[in-house]
Amino acid sequence: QVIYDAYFGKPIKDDRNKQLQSLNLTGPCTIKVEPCQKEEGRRIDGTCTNPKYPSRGGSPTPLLRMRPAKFGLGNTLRPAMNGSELPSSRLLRTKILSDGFPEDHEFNTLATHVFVFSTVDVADLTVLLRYAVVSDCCLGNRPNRVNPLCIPIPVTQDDPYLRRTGIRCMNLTRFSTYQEMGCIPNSLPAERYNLPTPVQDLSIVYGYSDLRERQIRTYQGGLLKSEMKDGVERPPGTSAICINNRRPVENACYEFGKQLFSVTIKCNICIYTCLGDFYDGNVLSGIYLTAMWFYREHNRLARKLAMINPCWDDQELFETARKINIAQWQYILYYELMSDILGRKNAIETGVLYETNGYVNDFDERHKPGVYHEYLIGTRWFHTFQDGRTDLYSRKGKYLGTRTTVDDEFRSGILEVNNTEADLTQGAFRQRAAKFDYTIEPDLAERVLGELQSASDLSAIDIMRGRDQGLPPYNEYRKICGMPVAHKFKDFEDAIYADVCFRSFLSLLPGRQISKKNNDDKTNEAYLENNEAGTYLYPSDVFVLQKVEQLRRIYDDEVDDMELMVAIYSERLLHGAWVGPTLFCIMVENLVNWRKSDRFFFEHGDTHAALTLPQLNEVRQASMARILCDNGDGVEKIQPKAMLNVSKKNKITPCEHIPSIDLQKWVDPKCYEGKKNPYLPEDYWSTGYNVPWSGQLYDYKK
Ligand code: HEM
Repeated sequence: QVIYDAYFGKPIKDDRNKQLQSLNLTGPCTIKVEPCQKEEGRRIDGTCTNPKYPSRGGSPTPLLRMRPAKFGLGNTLRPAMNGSELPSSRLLRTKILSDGFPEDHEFNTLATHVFVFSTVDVADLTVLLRYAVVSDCCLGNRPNRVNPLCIPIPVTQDDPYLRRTGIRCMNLTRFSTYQEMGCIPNSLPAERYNLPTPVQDLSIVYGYSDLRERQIRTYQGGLLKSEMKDGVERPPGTSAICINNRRPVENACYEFGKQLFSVTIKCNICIYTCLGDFYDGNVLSGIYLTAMWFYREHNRLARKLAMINPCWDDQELFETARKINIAQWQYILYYELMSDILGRKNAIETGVLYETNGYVNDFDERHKPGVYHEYLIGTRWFHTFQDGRTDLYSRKGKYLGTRTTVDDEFRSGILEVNNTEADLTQGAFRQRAAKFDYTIEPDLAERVLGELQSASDLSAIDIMRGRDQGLPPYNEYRKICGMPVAHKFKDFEDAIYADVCFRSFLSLLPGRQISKKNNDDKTNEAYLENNEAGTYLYPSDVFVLQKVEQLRRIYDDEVDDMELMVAIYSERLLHGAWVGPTLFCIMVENLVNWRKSDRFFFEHGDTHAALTLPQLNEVRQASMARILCDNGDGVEKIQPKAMLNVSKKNKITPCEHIPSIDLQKWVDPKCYEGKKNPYLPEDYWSTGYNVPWSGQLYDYKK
């Protein structure tokens, strides 16, 4: 076993080890790594994801950066170029995004559930517990400038929504850092301390430590612990984190994989870290539904594999079920969700996706496993895509009612009451998502922490987080993303709407069609496709009137003060994609890195743990529709493209017609020596099913 320094990613030297030991910091600041083996599969704790950087991919791994960090003195938030504080993020938010409810014509709520689940797989939201419940960052309704952990958001007197309330400050605290844990000095740039494994490996389901693995496994038949109630399987409901459960009616709170973080750390500065990270699966309804489906899917796979391969022991069943589950999760994330969000053609051109029925051997040991700071900030853009309401539907598609999303935070106890899980599941694929646009749902914009805070604005927080994580100005990202560096605000107009008055005005004129000639962007195309010309005024259009000019005024004409997140919330959508050019560039960088840095990525064929080619092509049959058919409470029918709205081309179909993975490709001949195997196809031995990769198959390289 080698002890690695968690921050530096190098084996730890004796003197450093002694120093950490004397301060009782070995737990939070180091990662113990068993030597990486050629023959092994993906470890629960994420180590050896890339043997060149054995500790990277473990917990905790520092986030990656596309550009060096920029902080103020002593790691305070970056000041404006003139030395003052950057403008209020609430003021910025209210100038670039308006509150509103437009619905998306393409995606439904399930897409938002799956997306947010993918986020929580790689990032913990422990930071929430620091300010969401109690905080002193707005003492006396004024920003607390004394406590260095506080980064409150000032609210101006003329705030369009809060002016009547008297609220002039919103609570917010900084992320916890390696510095705060005592691992590195403050002379290094502040680095966020992030607990989950930073690759897409379903750590919400399986956890990311051996300790948690031991807690959640039954060690029989490869199964995870579960309980059956009214014929529905769920993880044990004994977690304590569901502070919003309305007891005694709503009692369950699920023991998903994320571990109880129990190392000894400096509890005087952070109770929340001592409490642990076991709650992530219970944070939001989208997360706890999706976690439930993939948790059940593990057990479904393990049971089927046990039937197919009766000689397999618990370990083999567990590992194989986990491998298939993660493989299909990665497939769904890349080939179903990201393909639609980035545009399939765009994603293929940039190496995110491949069109092949062979392996894609693009593992490159030079790539460090990790998630980019810019990705975790930038993909907050999808908060515009999130509806503030979650609808309940019956199995027959009858609308039954609506729940308020923010009031269901930390409240997975709702699932077992009044058939709510089944009704929310139906709602997930029947309810439209909110539109990708410049509006944000009022609940997310004004009260994202529900009853826990009197006012909280998610997009304003998103902008603050860019500062908290030390992101440099937007201009630096324009440069690396192939856009010209701006010298004056007007130069931003190549990516951000300058003045949309013309467009809105035209749409008001009865019978007028907006000219196709002038519509070079997706939003306008969507207008033409989805709205009858002349009947619909898109609320944000009026609002974003002269957006660049608004920004110029707020930033005092200083182009290098303009922030990445503000730009991402303002940029025009890229052709064929649902993100602007800068976020596209960031997402591509991150998604490509995830596949290149992870030797176990499902499409790689050059490791011992790789899927066989027939198995890989089975995984390519996976879909969210199938996951819901197999694991959704009461799902018997669904549209094949489950994350897209029901339409003529995407009709609700009985589950029997939704393709599924044929597990016969996992039949193990050793269970059938000398016996007839009911699962083996007739041509099993002649066609070479189940033959591991020999290095001779199609090796797809760009
Ligand atoms: C499309 C769905 C969503 C996506 C893709 C998404 C994405 C993200 C991302 C990337 C983060 C940053 C995570 C981190 O750095 O640790 C985040 C944070 C957060 N999100 Fe979302 N989110 C979604 C839906 C929601 C919903 C429905 C809510 C609440 C009702 C919500 C509330 C929050 C909160 C409170 C934070 C943390 C704020 C902070 O930094 O203090 N998100 N989200």
